[in-house]
Formats: sequence, C-alpha cells, structure tokens
Amino acid sequence: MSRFVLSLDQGTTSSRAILFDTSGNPVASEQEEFAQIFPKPGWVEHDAMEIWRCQSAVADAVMQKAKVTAADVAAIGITNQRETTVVWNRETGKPIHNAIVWQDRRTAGKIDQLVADGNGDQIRAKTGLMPDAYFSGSKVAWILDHVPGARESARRGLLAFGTIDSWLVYQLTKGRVHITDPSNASRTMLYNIHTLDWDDALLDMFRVPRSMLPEVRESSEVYAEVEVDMLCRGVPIAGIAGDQHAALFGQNCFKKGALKNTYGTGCFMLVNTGDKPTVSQNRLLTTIAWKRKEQVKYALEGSVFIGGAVVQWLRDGLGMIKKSSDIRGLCDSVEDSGGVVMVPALAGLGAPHWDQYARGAIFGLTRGTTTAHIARAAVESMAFQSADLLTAMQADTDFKISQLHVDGGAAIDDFLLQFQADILQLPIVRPKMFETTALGAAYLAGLATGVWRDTAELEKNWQVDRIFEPQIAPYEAAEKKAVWNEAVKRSMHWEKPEK
Ligand SMILES: Nc1ncnc2c1ncn2[C@@H]1O[C@H](COP(=O)(O)OP(=O)(O)O)[C@@H](O)[C@H]1O
Ligand SMILES: O=P(O)(O)OC[C@H](O)CO
Repeated sequence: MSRFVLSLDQGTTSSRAILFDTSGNPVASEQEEFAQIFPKPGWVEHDAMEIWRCQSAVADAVMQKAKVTAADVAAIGITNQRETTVVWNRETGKPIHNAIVWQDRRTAGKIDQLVADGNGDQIRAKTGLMPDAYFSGSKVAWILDHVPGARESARRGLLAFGTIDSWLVYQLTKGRVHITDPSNASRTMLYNIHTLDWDDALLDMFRVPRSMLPEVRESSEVYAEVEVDMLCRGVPIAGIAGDQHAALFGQNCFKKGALKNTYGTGCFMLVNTGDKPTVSQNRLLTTIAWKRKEQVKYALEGSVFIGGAVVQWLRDGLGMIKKSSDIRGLCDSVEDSGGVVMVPALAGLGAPHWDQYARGAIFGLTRGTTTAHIARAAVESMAFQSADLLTAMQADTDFKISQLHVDGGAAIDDFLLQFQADILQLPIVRPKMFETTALGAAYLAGLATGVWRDTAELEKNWQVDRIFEPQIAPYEAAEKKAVWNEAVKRSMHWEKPEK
C-alpha cells in the first residue's frame, strides 16, 4: 500500500513539492523561488521552462529527502498560480513567449476596448468574471498578436495554450496529455461556467482557436501517469485545481457557506456557494470551486493582487529587509504605523474596486516616518484589502460568518493576523497545517485513488494552531477603515490608459 501523496504547488513566487502521509501530515517539503521578470512597468512574466525545471527539481528533491520511491506514492496532485498564460508549440514542446503572469497589466487597453464595444455584460454573465486584464483570455490574444507568425501557426493547429497546471501535465507526460480542470478553466475568460464548455462567442471575441485549448477534465480523477524520467515516474496524476480552489478544499470548506482567506502573493477570499453559481452584486467573482464525481461546486471569490507580494517588494524592490520574516521585527519596533497608510496597487486594484489604472501609493508621510512605519503600513494593507473582500461577501450572501480560516505564506505572521482580527472584529483561525493549497491538491488526488474514502474522512485531519481574537473596540476598527477607504480612493485612476 502506497503511503504518501505528492503535491506539486506551483505558486507565483516559488515552486513547492510536499509529500503528505495518509493522515494529511506533511512529511517532507522542498521549495525553490524563481525569477520574476518585469520587462516594462506593469508587465510581469515568468520563464515557463524555468518553472518546469524548478518544479520537477523540487519534486525529485522531496522524494530523495524522504527516501521515498515511486512505489510509495499513491498519486500526484497539482495546484497552481491561476490565469498565468503559456502558449507553446506542439511540435517542439517549447513556449513561444514567456508566460504572461496573472498580475500583468499589458492588456488593460484591450479589455477597455471590449467593454467599450458592449461586451462587458456577456463576459460577466458567461464567465462570472469582471472584465480585467487579470484573466487569461486577453493574454493569449496578446501573444498571438505579438509573436511573429503566431496567429498563422495557431490557425494551423500547431500551438497549444494552457495555464500552469496544463503546462506541468504536458511536461510530466512528455507532451502526450493536454488537459486542465474546471477551476482553472473558469479563470481564463474563455470558459462558460454554466454550460461547462469553452464558449465559441468568447473564443471569437479574443480570436483564440478552439484547437489551442486543453480538454477540461474533473478536478479529481486519474488523468495519466508520469512518463518523464523523474523519481515519481509511473505515479498517477489524479488531482488538479487552481491554488485558491485547492486551498478552499484543503481548509475542508466542503459545505455551502464555508469560507477561507489565503495570504500568498495576493490575497484570495473564497466562500463555497454550493451547487449553483451565485451572482455578485458587489463586484466579486463567481468561479468554479472544483468538479468531483460529476458534481460542480461554485464559489464567490474576492481577489487582491498584491498581498504577501508587498513584503517581497520591500525586500527585493526597496531593499528594506533582507528576508521576508524580517518584516516582523520592523513591525514590532513601533507602536503603530505613525499615520502611514500604504495602498499596494502595484498591479492595479482587484476586488472589489477593479481599477486597472490604480497604482501604489503611500500616504501620511512626515519627517518622523521611518522604515518601520512603512513596513507596518505594508503589512496592514493586506488586512485592509481582505476586510474589503469580507464586506463585499457579507453583502452578497446571507451566510452567517462567525470566524475566518486563513492560510498562505504570509499567514505565518502573527502581527498580520492580529491586525486582521482587530479590523474585522472577527476571530481569525489559523490551522496547524497552513500549506492548505498543497494539502487540497493532495486530497483531490488521494480521493481519486482510494487513499481517502470521502471528505468526511478528511475533516478529521484538520487542527487549529491559533485563534486571534479582536483586541480593539469596534469604533477604532471603523476609524482605521475610514482612513483606508480614503487612501484607496486617492490611489485610483492614477495611470492613464494608453492612447
Ligand atoms: N514571514 C513572513 N511575513 C510576511 N510575509 C511573508 C513571510 N514569509 C513569506 N511572506 C510572503 O508570503 C508570500 C509567499 O506566500 P506563498 O503562499 O508561498 O505564495 P505563492 O504561492 O503566491 O508563491 C510572499 O509574497 C512573501 O513575501
Ligand atoms: O501564487 P498565489 O498563491 O498568490 O496565487 C495566485 C492566484 O492563483 C492568482 O489568481
């Protein structure tokens, strides 16, 4: 009997591989950061070959570290940064352009044009998404329009498009299998979340030929075995989900009304809305949570583009700290942010504002402002943005929300979670295992291969690490949020649309 499930978690800033035992405990983990490429202001790219190299390297490394062979591994689950767009040549297996990352703003003008032409309502109704450069559709179109000969090659069926899950499966199967799952497909702006198929009108709108697209399979089923020469060769790939959807699954949010917030590169709050899509009146996204056993579960999502990435920016962009965890010492060295408020709209603003042209801003600077105040304002900005999401979610649903489950790399920061509890006036619950993204993908793969029987069995694995209770009065929270709202307003519409 195989004793482990291997999870491949391909995030925006790093590739991770985690081996889980059959109680859902991580037994070994390996992680590698990779290059963020910023060719122009507002553009963000990844080298898809580098993503494959580091993802396969950490997968081998984690098996070596745990002294595990392919026979010990029951299944592989894949979870990934969503929307990031790879277009490759089917003959060479090589990308024809760097991957365009979800945070990339280069197609904002294209989206403006589609909306000006009256397509906004159709996009929203069919895909559940807000018209925004965030999603894959306009990114595929950009690659086809800008790589010489690409449109002609696409027309001849020579090109393939995929989000990172598709790209990894394609590599793992030596180019034999080109698939995705409905959670990832629902982020492309090309997929109809009601008919559960690629939508011809949307494909026409973005001029993307259907022949480029992956087959959409369930989120939990055996798709193929690993064929490439790796330590996990022969292991079935049996789970795929976008990272936020996998985190929802890994947090055991199986029932309608169950909610989580993830603090990774961005911050993403998702609530399970059950068997039917819920239409947001408050500029949230309707998305597919997952599909299992022919049943689709939907979710409402609030997406914040810059969450933990603000810490990375202080580290790599400003050189203010050496490593991410240094932020904690800086925050603790001052009583408060000294009146400094940071709106980290470095890639525009996502939910609930959806302003492609907002840009980052720091308000309230004085001669007394120190790097510690700025660091504190940066961390607080993750909590303020997440609070905006919860407000929208509460307005959209009648779910009784009595606590918020959290996870993601930045959720390690106690100061962040305490501040979150304070301004939300809600208990924040951090589980022991807060790599829930990877765990969710492992669960999806393990359910498809008989490692676990059902979701009831998974619920037993969940354990609380710490609960953060609000420590300030409601009026103080309201005052802080009022200042934040004012700062957001002033950061909006900063960049001018390209003529
Ligand atoms: N100790 C820390 N305090 C605050 N933020 C952190 C800390 N460690 C990591 N981060 C932030 O968390 C993010 C990484 O989280 P992770 O869940 O791994 O993201 P992703 O999956 O998007 O790559 C980074 O943006 C990083 O800046
Ligand atoms: O890389 P993460 O974990 O911040 O997630 C990125 C999201 O999937 C983008 O939609």
